[in-house]
Amino acid sequence: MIRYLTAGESHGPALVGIVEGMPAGVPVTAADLDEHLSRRWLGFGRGGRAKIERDKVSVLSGLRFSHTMGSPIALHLANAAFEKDRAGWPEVMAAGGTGEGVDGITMPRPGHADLAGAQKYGFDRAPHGPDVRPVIDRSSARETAMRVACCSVARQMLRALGIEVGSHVLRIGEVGMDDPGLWREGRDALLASGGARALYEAADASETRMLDADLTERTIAHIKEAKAAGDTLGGVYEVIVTGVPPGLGSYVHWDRRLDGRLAQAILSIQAQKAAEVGDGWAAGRTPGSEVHDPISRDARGAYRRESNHAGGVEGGVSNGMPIVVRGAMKPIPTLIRPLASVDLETGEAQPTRYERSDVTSVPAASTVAEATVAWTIAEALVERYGGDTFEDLRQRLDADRERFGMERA
Ligand SMILES: Cc1cc2nc3c(=O)[nH]c(=O)nc-3n(C[C@H](O)[C@H](O)[C@H](O)COP(=O)(O)O)c2cc1C
Ligand SMILES: C=C(O[C@@H]1CC(C(=O)O)=C[C@@H](OP(=O)(O)O)[C@H]1O)C(=O)O
Repeated sequence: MIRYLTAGESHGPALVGIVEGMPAGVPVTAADLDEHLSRRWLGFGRGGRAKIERDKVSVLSGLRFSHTMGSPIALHLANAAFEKDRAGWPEVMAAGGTGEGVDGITMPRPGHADLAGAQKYGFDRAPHGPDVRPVIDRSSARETAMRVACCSVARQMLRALGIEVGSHVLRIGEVGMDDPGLWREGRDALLASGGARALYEAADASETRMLDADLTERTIAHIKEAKAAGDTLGGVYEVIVTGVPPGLGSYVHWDRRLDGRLAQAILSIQAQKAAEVGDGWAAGRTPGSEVHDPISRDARGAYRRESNHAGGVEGGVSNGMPIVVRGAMKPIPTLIRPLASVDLETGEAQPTRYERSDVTSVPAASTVAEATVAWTIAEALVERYGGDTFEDLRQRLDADRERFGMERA
């Protein structure tokens, strides 16, 4: 079993993470994790925080000579905002003291965790409130930085086994594509040339992580318009995993189904409100003859599919085709244009106040989703092939690949 935990507040001193259960001998360096941390800052539409943070992870334990040792991997990521930012004044987020003289934030934002979180943990009333700051600080997607770092350890293991994860953005607000027929050919050409790594590298070249230059331009204009109107935007993206062998996950219990676990990987990320595997929602309005992927056998006796409407999962089990998962993100809840709310201090109706915020974070969310999907695949892989050492795991996977007529890593 592999698992990870993160801790840390957005405007506190740092984020920390522990990754546990990785086999010994996986090649990984801090620079590998930093690559994905800097990709998480990609994308037009991010706010002022992007100018402050320069995420570089410190590895405190668990690696030796650029390989895992089987022991817990402890990671540390400083929040530059703690020192450099109004919101992150050390005295505001101090672990000790009484908090006397620190103003509370008492206007909950609709769509953020502020009110529900304050009600849950009692920050809507004395003695610890009203002040939604503790909710803001832990519910914030700042946490996804450490999540990306932790999941990228697993992602490096997948890479060493020839399994790549990539993503691209399909829609931001009103600009985008809904019919997979519009991007399938371009995407599949990239996957054929260099797996899902080629897909994410191509997407990274666009300011909105889209594969189409014209769409990128129109989307940037749309984001600018939304910003000028004091509004925010959500969107849709697609995550693909290539090189996955058949047999990950299972149909025997609800919680072992790979498709259910992939949906959780998406919905576990802040502001993600829908996930679909393969054709997803479209499968609900299409006849079976056009949805199910016919089975054939090639000259080597390996089973093949000409189409992949299933998104690489049948019966909760990977079937050897690329895994395809899409996620939908809601618009950012902090808007320049005020929304109706109620002051927790006075009980009076008040419009929300704006500080600083992203206009859209869909490109960033797509890179976080790569990370969480990578983790889910790695978890299912370790379940199937086990092993305390990377080499044992690799040999067992290669034996399966041989059996299924797949290329070895
Ligand atoms: C990468 C990323 C960046 C985000 N940036 C902001 C932001 O700048 N301002 C904001 O209000 N919400 C932002 N969010 C969304 C909130 O974190 C999210 O809406 C909030 O935690 C409430 O959770 P929920 O939307 O899942 O209900 C961001 C989310 C992600 C994934
Ligand atoms: C810090 C990050 O994203 C933050 C997520 C976030 C939220 O409410 O989720 C709010 C913003 O934080 P701040 O209020 O400090 O500007 C984003 O910048 C990050 O992605 O590393």
